[in-house]
Amino acid sequence: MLSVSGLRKTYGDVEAVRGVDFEVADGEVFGLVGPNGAGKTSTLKTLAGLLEPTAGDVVVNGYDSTDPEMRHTLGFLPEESPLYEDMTPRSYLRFFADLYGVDRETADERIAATLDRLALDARDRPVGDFSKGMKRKVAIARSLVNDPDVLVYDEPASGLDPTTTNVVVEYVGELAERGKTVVFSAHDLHHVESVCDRVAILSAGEIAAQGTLAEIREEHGRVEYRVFTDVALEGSEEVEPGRHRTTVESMAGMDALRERARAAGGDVVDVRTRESTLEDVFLAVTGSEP
Ligand SMILES: Nc1ncnc2c1ncn2[C@@H]1O[C@H](COP(=O)(O)OP(=O)(O)OP(=O)(O)O)[C@@H](O)[C@H]1O
Repeated sequence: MLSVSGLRKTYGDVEAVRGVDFEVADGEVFGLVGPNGAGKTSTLKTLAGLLEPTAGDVVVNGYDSTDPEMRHTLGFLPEESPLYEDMTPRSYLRFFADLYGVDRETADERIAATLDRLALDARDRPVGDFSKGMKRKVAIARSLVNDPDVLVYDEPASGLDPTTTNVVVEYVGELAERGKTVVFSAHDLHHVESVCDRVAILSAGEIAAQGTLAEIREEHGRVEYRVFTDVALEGSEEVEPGRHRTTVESMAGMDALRERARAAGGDVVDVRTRESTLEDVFLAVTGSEP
C-alpha cells in the first residue's frame, strides 16, 4: 500500500508538484494522467525514492520513501530505461537479482515466469539487438526481480506497438490481481480506462480530479442527450434526410425540445444518451488534449 500526502516537489523556481494527496491500496491499480509537464514523472520518481520530496510524506508499505530499506518493497519502471546493450536479458536480470540478494534459483524462476508471460523468447541474445517493445519487456522484468509489493511504472506502454501494448497493459492488471499495489502514468487514456481502479488527473502540479472513473464522471462529467426530430428546428443539424439532431443537457431541455418539435408539426423520433468519457473530463479539467 502507498500513501502520498501534501507532496510538493520544486526544482529551483519550478514548482513541478504542488500539494498532491492520494492513497493506493494493495491489489489496486491507480492511474496518473495529465498534460505534458503536469508533474507525473516528478511524482513517480519521488514515490520510487529517486527524488526527495520538497515537502510532504510518501509512505510505501510502511517505509518512508527516503528510507533506503523502502527499495526492497518497490519496483520502478522509468520512462526511459537504458539497458546494458551487450548483456542478454538473462544475464542482465540475474545481475539485478544479485544486487537485491535474490538467490539464483529463485531469480531464474522469477525471470522465466515474467518473460514467459510477456512472451519474450530471445533470452540469450544481446539486448542491443532488441526492438523497443522487447527492451520494455526486459525493463518490466527487471522491476519484478525482487518480487516487490509496490510497482511504480512511468508510461509502461509508451511507444510500443498495439500488440505489445495490450500485453503490457493486461500484465499490469494481472500484477494487481496478484495483490500488488500498482501506480502508473499514461498518455493513452484508453489504457487507463481499461485497467485502473482509480485515476488522478494532474494539472500544473495539482490533482484536478481523482476517484474511480464513475466518481470522476459524476463529479466532473455531464450527460448529453442527442435528440432526433423529424422536423428542422432552430439550432438542429440534419444528419440524414428528414432526421434532425439537437443536443441538450437535461431532461427539461428535452421536454422543451419536444414541445418545439410538436409546435412545428413534427415530433421527437429518437434520443441517444452520451456520457462523458475520461477524455472529455481530462479536457474539461486541464484545458488541454490528452
Ligand atoms: N530536473 C529538473 N529540473 C528542472 N525542472 C524540471 C526537472 N524535471 C522536471 N522539471 C519540470 O517540472 C515540471 C514537471 O515535469 P514532469 O516531468 O514531472 O512532468 P510530466 O507530467 O511527467 O511530463 P511529461 O508528460 O512530459 O513526461 C515541468 O515543468 C518540467 O519542465
